[in-house]
Amino acid sequence: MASVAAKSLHLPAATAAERSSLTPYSTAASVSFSSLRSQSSFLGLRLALPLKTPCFSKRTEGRRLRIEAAAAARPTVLVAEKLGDAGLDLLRGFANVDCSYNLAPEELCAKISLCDALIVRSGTKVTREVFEAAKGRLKVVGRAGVGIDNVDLQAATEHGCLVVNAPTANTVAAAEHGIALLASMARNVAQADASMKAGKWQRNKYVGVSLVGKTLAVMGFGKVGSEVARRAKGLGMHVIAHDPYAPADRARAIGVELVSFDEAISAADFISLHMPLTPSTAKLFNDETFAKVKKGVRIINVARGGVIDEDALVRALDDGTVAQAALDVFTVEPTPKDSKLVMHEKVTVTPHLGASTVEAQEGVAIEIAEAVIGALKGELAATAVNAPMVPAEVLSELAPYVILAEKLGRLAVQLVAGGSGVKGVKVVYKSARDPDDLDTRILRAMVTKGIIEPISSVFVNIVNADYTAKQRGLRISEERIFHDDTPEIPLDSIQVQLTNVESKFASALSDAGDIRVEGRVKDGIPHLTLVGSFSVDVSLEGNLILCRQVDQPGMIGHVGRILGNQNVNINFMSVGRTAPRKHAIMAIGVDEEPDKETLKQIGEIPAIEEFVFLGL
Ligand SMILES: NC(=O)C1=CN([C@@H]2O[C@H](COP(=O)(O)OP(=O)(O)OC[C@H]3O[C@@H](n4cnc5c(N)ncnc54)[C@H](O)[C@@H]3O)[C@@H](O)[C@H]2O)C=CC1
Ligand SMILES: O=C(O)C(=O)COP(=O)(O)O
Repeated sequence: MASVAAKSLHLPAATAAERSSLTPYSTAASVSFSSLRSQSSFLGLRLALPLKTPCFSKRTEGRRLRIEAAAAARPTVLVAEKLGDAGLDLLRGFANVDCSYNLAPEELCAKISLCDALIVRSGTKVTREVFEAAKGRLKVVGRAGVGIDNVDLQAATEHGCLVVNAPTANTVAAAEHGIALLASMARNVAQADASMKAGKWQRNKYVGVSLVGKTLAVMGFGKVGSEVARRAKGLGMHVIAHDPYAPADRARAIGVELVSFDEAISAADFISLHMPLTPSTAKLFNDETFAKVKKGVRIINVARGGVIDEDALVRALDDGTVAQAALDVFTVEPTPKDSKLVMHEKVTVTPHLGASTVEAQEGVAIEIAEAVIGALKGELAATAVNAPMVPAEVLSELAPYVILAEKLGRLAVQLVAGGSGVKGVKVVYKSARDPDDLDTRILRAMVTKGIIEPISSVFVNIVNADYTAKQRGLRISEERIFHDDTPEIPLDSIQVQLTNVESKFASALSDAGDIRVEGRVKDGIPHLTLVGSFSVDVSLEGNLILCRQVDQPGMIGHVGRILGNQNVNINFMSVGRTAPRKHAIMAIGVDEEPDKETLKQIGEIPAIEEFVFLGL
């Protein structure tokens, strides 16, 4: 038997109480399962915010305090570009809303550390500097529209900031604008209008081209592209499309043939652009591309200016390769005063008006307000751009497993002996579900959160979990084990293994030498069911004391008495043993954190070989 002197007392690096005084985030340990979806655990939000003190007279002091208390519990949302009233009303019902339009980059950076959410359209660059200036307070950026190329997504992810957009409400507006540009370009509407207003009557100069029977190539067959295609078919055009990722059956349903990039641009009389601006689409239309188009092609762009090399387009217009262009979007917006493209006589321009209809702006405002409010409440948004999109029903089913996953990570890492450094993590899910039926990204993120947070000052959430793990050189692998006993529940168990580490609680090591903890959800409550190779059963609430002892009568009473004397309430106790009267592991769930003297007394019980206190 190990002597008392050989036993060491292990406390977590920082207690839960210490940690919560250090962190501006709530930890999932303080989040009850039943309230999980309305809690801020996924994004680690803190909704109690500082408030400027307004001036009130003494008589209104009580009211002022009540108003302050209510306002202080509300998050602050900075709306940096014009947003529809319906969206603003929704936001005001939930948050303090600061509408400050046309902020210079420095002004935005100065304000942002006072804001929990930022809402922008395409006119605001949300750069890395903005996320850095936010000092951890900014939890969500809402893009009131589709394109998120003005938001530095990498920086957002690194800072654990969720980015949501409003992907559907302006689709029709953008498609209608594309058709408006197509038709007005073909009939020189803008040029003829300007000419008449200059006092001229030039009927011969503005002879147009017909649309019927012409081939339109839709580049990017997503939401806007397919609506443009539908409308162009109604105008009697022959529509083809290029989109490497679009399903062929969707194209077939609209009567559109999907073709290769080169086929599309060489066959088209009109080319309409509808792909996002990404590193692979930037300047996709360049000198080389224009060399392959049908001479005299007409180009419409309501997607993003950066998809076209604008200098190359000017050259193609000058030499007649491109007959006309109609552009709503530009590489630099607002466009420089001397832009050759804007001033070109063969070019029709609008100042990024694709989404600017009354209807679309109301729709977008509501869509983004709902997404931002949901995110501030800690729900996973369906339109998250930099985090897994988990449908609400899946989320509610996974909720207790989310807590279990974090607690297992938190437990496992506290069992590591100082200095051994965690590198390899394996998460094993036992489930009766098909792999396609069980999205484990959120569980993996929560295991990561549980492992990293107790040993660092980094705050991990669903947005930055994978990134943070990678940064810290943590290799997380996942394994699925099919277990057909319980098809009605998503998971039978989750096991977390830390490979190639030493443990300060040797009994937590499996036969393979890994720290191993496993848990299950029972009646909605996460339970610890395995430590190393010992089966236990203790609900993962409060804190945990694990002891290995020589199995003998009276041990439970002995430990219980020491804790009871110090007024530490035991909420759960379980003993797992290898064989009667050999070794046993006692897992004791305690509501309070015992002081060091109490833990020392437990350690001094002769039959106890090793023990560890773990904060959950
Ligand atoms: N001018 C304006 O005011 C507006 C502009 N937009 C822009 O329109 C574009 C499309 O928006 P949505 O249709 O809502 O997006 P979406 O995501 O539904 O569709 C984009 C499509 O482009 C495809 N794509 C990606 N890379 C491609 C490539 N290399 N070649 C061909 N296709 C490619 C994707 O597979 C996807 O089907 C975006 O850039 C968006 O920002 C959207 C709304 C308003
Ligand atoms: O939704 C988009 O992608 C748009 O380009 C619309 O931009 P806006 O919101 O009008 O600045």
